[in-house]
Amino acid sequence: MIVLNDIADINELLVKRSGNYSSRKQLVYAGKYRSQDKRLVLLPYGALLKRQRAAVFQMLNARVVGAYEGIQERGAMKLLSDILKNPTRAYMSVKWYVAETLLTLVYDKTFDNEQDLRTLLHILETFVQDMHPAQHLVDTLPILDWLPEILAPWRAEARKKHTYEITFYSRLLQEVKERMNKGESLECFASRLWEDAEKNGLDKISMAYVAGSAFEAGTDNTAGTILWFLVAMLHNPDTMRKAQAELDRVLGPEGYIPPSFKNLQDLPYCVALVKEVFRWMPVAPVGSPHSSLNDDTYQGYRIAANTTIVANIWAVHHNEKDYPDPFTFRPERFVPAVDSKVEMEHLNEGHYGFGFGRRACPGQYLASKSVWIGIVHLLWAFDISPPIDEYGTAILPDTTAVRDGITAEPGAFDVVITPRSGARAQTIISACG
Ligand code: HEM
Repeated sequence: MIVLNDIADINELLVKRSGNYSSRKQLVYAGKYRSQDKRLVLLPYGALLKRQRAAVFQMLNARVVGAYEGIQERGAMKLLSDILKNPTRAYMSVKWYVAETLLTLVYDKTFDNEQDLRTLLHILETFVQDMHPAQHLVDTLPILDWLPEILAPWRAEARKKHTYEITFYSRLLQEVKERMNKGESLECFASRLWEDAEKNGLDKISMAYVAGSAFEAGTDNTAGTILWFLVAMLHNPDTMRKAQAELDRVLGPEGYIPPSFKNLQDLPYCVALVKEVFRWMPVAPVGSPHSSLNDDTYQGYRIAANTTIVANIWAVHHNEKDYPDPFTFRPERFVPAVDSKVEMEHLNEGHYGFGFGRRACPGQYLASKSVWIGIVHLLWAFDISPPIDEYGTAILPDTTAVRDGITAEPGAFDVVITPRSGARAQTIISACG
């Protein structure tokens, strides 16, 4: 295994030579049996990967994600309403916001049926566990895959999980097809997948996984980033106030007009703040390991075929040379020159949280917009502060504590969230009931 800590090496190998460094090591349990070699995130480099990524790209590239802004704005408003009703359950409200927004985007559906959310989260949770290379012995010793069925009960277990999830994902996809057949006009990934089915050349299982993958790959990462934003605000109240002052200048101090995407160009500090969250605490600190296809040489070293390459995003983001004082949360490092125009795409520039080359996150434009609109809504509506102990001292979260799992979410923390004004609370209630 090679771990790359320097952006110049990452750019040379994973970006410039991406034809050779864009595969994934096969996971026997999660890839071969549980996903029947059809789940995008685990696919080796080849024709199926290219077809699946092309299908996702059509639905998620920087130009088309504009169509989803209404859904994202309504989702962000609902996030505020949930927190207003249950201020102590911010963690769950953030998770719910991300999961429901993605479900609407992917299947044009909300979680009226709570069972669907539970099933989706269950699939996600068990898949994340199965993806861990140390979870199943066969992924450390692939020779165990030669054992007969009777000595390898894990194989039947993995196939059972496949049947469970593919039945579920296929039902969600099929429901969209039936609504289209009835003449409903839908604007979601699944309807686009059906419309482009022939052009995409994907079978039904691949289509079901492509749609499901968007939900799987997007939920924890997006939610984790917003949770780190809350942690950043607890430690940096001056930064919070500076962003709120910018919002008030643009939207008026009264609190009757919530932010929207059309305000982005007038909110450069809020854009810089979101970029700094991506940099300060990348939720995928080592991305997803890439694997090489052929032997190669680099700076006098031989890199054999099938070598695992890890891009250490954390090290790149905390390199003193590129980001002075890297452990300090300081949006100012990303504030553009006064006369330069801020664009949506800037959210994804200047940091590397979405990975590299031909495996870079295909959901990044949607993700950064969900994070941005969620964060500016929270800043517009609420003051975010730490609880105070009996001696009057603020109880601040430990920024080195991280939850277990592939996504680096902050460890459990308490936060006090209060409306900035009665008018803001009223605006939220009027919008969401
Ligand atoms: C803040 C949120 C997100 C972050 C930080 C993030 C980050 C990443 C990273 C680091 C990778 C691995 C890249 C590599 O291998 O070099 C990845 C892969 C992926 N992401 Fe995201 N992601 C986010 C949200 C999303 C969303 C919302 C979607 C879909 C709607 C999505 C879909 C995917 C898919 C399908 C892959 C696998 C790509 C492949 O293996 O070719 N992600 N993401």
